[in-house]
Amino acid sequence: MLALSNVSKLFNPGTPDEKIALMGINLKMNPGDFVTVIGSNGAGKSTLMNIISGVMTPDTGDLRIEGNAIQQLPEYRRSQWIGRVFQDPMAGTAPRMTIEENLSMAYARGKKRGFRFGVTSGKRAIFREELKRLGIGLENRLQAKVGMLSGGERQALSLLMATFTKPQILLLDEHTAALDPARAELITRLTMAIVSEMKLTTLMVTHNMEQAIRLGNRLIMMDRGRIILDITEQRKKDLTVAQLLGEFEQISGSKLSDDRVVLG
Ligand SMILES: Nc1ncnc2c1ncn2[C@@H]1O[C@H](COP(=O)(O)OP(=O)(O)OP(=O)(O)O)[C@@H](O)[C@H]1O
Repeated sequence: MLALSNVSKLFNPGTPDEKIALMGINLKMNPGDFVTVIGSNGAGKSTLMNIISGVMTPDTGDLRIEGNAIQQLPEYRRSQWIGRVFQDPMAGTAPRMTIEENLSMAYARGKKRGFRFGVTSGKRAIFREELKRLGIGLENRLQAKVGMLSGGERQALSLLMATFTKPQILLLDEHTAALDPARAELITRLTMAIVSEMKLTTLMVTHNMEQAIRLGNRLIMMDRGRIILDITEQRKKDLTVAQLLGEFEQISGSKLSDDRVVLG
C-alpha cells in the first residue's frame, strides 16, 4: 500500500544551520493499517507527512503507493490518492466559499478533466447525506461560508473533504491539537467512524500519548529523523504511557522532549 524505503531529508546541507530531518526511513503500511506517530520536538514527523503528500521532495529514497513510484509527482497529482487533515482548522478549507462549494472541490479531486466544481442538485443531495453523517447539523447550512464555522465544525468538514473520494492514504497531522477537549473528542470519534467504515489506511501524528496508544493498530516513535520504535497491535493493547516514555528514554538515551506533549 504505502511504502517508504530509505527516505532521507537534510535541510540547509553544508551550512551551520544543517538539520537532519529524516535519516533512512523505512516504513511499510498494509491496507487498513492505522499507524499513530509520536516523537520528540524536531524528530521529523511533519517532514515525513510533507514528503508523503508531496509538499517536499526527499534527498534520497523511494516512495510508493500500491507499488507505483510517486516521488516525481507534484502534490496536486498525489491528492487523488492522499487525503490530509492539518492541525490548523483554517488550512484544509476555503473560508470565503460555502460549505457546498468546498465539498464540490473535494468531490472533483481525482475526477477526469472537464469535471467542474459546479454544485448541481444531484451533488447537493450527496453532500447533504454525507454531512448528516457528521451529526453536527452542517447538512442544514450548505450555503454558509466556511469562514463562519467554528474550529471543530471546520475540522469535521476538512475530515469529510479529505476522505470524500476514499483516499489510499489518509494523513492526520495533529488534527485535533488546536481544538478544546470536547471538540477534539468529537473529531476523534468522527475520525474513527470514517476510518473504520471506509477501511482507510491512516497515518496520524499526535502529541497525545494516550491517544497514540488507544487509537490504531500500530504505533511508531520518531527521534532525530529516525523511527526508533515500531509497536504492533498486540503489544500496544497493554502498553501504558509510562512504559512508552521509559522505552523512548532507554533507546534514545534521553528523555522525550516535547513542548506540546499530552500524557493523557
Ligand atoms: N523548512 C525547514 N528549513 C530548515 N529546517 C527545517 C525545516 N523544516 C524542518 N526543519 C528542521 O528539520 C527537523 C525536523 O523537523 P520537523 O518539523 O519535521 O519535526 P517534528 O517532529 O514535526 O517537530 P515538532 O513536533 O517540534 O513540530 C528539525 O530540526 C527542524 O528544525
